[in-house]
Order: sequence, then C-alpha cells, then structure tokens
Amino acid sequence: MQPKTPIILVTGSLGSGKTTLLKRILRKPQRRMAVLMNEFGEIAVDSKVIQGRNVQIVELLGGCVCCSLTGEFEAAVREIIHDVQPEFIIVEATGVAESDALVYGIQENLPEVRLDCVVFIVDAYLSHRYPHIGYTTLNQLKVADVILINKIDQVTTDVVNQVENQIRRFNAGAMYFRTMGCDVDTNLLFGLETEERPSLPRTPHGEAPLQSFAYTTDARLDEEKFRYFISALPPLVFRVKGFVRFHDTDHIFNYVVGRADLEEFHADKTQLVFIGRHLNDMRQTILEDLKECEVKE
Ligand SMILES: Nc1nc2c(ncn2[C@@H]2O[C@H](COP(=O)(O)OP(=O)(O)OP(=O)(O)O)[C@@H](O)[C@H]2O)c(=O)[nH]1
Repeated sequence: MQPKTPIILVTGSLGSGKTTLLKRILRKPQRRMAVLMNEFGEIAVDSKVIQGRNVQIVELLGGCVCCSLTGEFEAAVREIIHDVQPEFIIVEATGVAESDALVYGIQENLPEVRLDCVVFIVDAYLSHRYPHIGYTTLNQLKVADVILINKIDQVTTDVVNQVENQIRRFNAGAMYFRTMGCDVDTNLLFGLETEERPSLPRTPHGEAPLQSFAYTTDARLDEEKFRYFISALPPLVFRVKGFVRFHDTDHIFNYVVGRADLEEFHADKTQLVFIGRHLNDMRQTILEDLKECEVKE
C-alpha cells in the first residue's frame, strides 16, 4: 500500500523568499523531493531533462527533481508521482491568485496526494513600507498554515511586531515564525523527520522555541475519543504526525494547525510526535488525555 504523497505549498509576494526556503528544504540530501514551479530554471540544475505532456522534469543531484508546469496542474502532479515517485512534492505557487482554489483543487481532485502544509512568506521590510494588502496576497495569506515573517534583519523588532499584528488580523490561526533567510527548522515544519526530539534549544529571534515529544502505545485507541482529543488540541500545538491504530483499522495521521488527516495504512503501534510552542508545559496533560483514549483490553 502506497501512502499519499504530501504536498507543501509555498506562497508569498514577489521576492519575499520562496526560493530561499526551497533551497533550505532541498538541502536535506537523503529525501526524494520534487519541486513544481510555474517558472523554470530558478534553482541551479545539473543533468537530464524529461519532457512529459504536463510537466518538464529535471533530475537534480541528490535525488531531488525540479519540475516546471507546462500543462494542467493536476495532470502535472500525477505525472510527477508516476514518473519520479517523490516522498514530497513542493509547489512554489508564484503568481497563483486563487490560492484557496488551488488548495481546494488539491484536496478534492487529487486523492493520491495529501495537502501537508501551506506556507506564506512575508517580506517584513516591504510589508512595512507598503502596508496595503492586495487581493492575491490576501487570498494566499488566508489559507496559510504557516507564516514566515522574513527579512527581519532589515527592520526593527517594533516593525516586525506591527507587521505581524497586521497580518494576524487576516489569519489568527496560523503558526508564525520570524526569520532571516527563511531560517526555520524545515524538519519540524514539514515533518520531514518523525523521530522524537524532546526539546529544541534554538530560540529564533526572541520567539518561544519549538518543542516536541512523542507518544507510543501498543494499545488501540477509541476513534471517537481520539477525534475529540484532536479537535480540542490547544492552538500552540502546531503539528502532530505519526501512526494511530483504532479498533479495526490502522492509519497514518497528520495534523497541521487545526487540519487533521487520517489515511488507512498498516501500523504496528500507535506512535505520534507532537510539535509546538510551550509544549513542555502541556506534555503531561496531552499524554494523560491520550491515555484516556486507549482501549483497555
Ligand atoms: N536581507 C535579507 N534578504 C533576504 C532574506 N531572505 C531572502 N533574501 C534575499 O531576497 C532576495 C529574494 O529572495 P528569493 O528567495 O529569490 O525570493 P522569491 O520569493 O523566490 O522571489 P520571486 O521568485 O522573484 O518572487 C534574494 O536576494 C534573497 O537572497 C532575508 O531574510 N534578509
């Protein structure tokens, strides 16, 4: 059984740092990733070009592939999955005015993929100088799960606060990161790694650090209780990822800032990694709540 291919959508205004983030993600050498772009040739490439009907694929060194859209988006995604079987697809959605339509299209029309995370990148300097938020930006902003306030080296902390406050008015539910050169921990952001990392000492630019912990059990969980538990997770839990076993089915479980996804998949045990801010304070309660979901044999 092949699990769904996760898609990460990277949006943001011109010059905000989308390619910078992509390059950071692509540094993970051992993952097979495909990057789908509207424009071609931004990322330095070396080697063979595969021309399909809907997509032009360039094999990069290190197992990543770079794909440029030449036909329909959905057909291109299918072609990529068929031809290169990536572990992740990253879509740089430059110039996509209707991000909500793209998100809807992915969720409704592409059962072979799972929308993993929608990232929106803000240029802190430009957002301060030109605070008007246009239609495209607003649309991208509203559907984002993760918002990077980037280029904070070019402005004061007060300005960063102002920019963030203005943006939060349109999307209060997203997870915010203040970055220079999009320096987020991409492993955590996109769940590229699943093993437990109990506490992450890096504190980027005065923000509370991300923390994580894992929960593992051989017991099966009561589905209804688990769904309720997830719906009641505090907003500082940014991501949950792993496997969950119910009465008669096993699943891959993914949760990103309020959006949960269960996909049937064989698992030997329930194993979940929680990532968020101030998690160490909530860890005990979360573990106790999960214990309550366990079905007693
Ligand atoms: N000062 C500063 N420059 C940055 C930062 N992040 C990225 N840049 C620079 O900003 C410029 C634009 O970054 P890109 O990553 O190419 O932006 P983009 O969103 O992909 O640009 P388009 O594809 O043209 O929309 C590049 O010169 C980056 O090196 C940052 O945090 N601070």
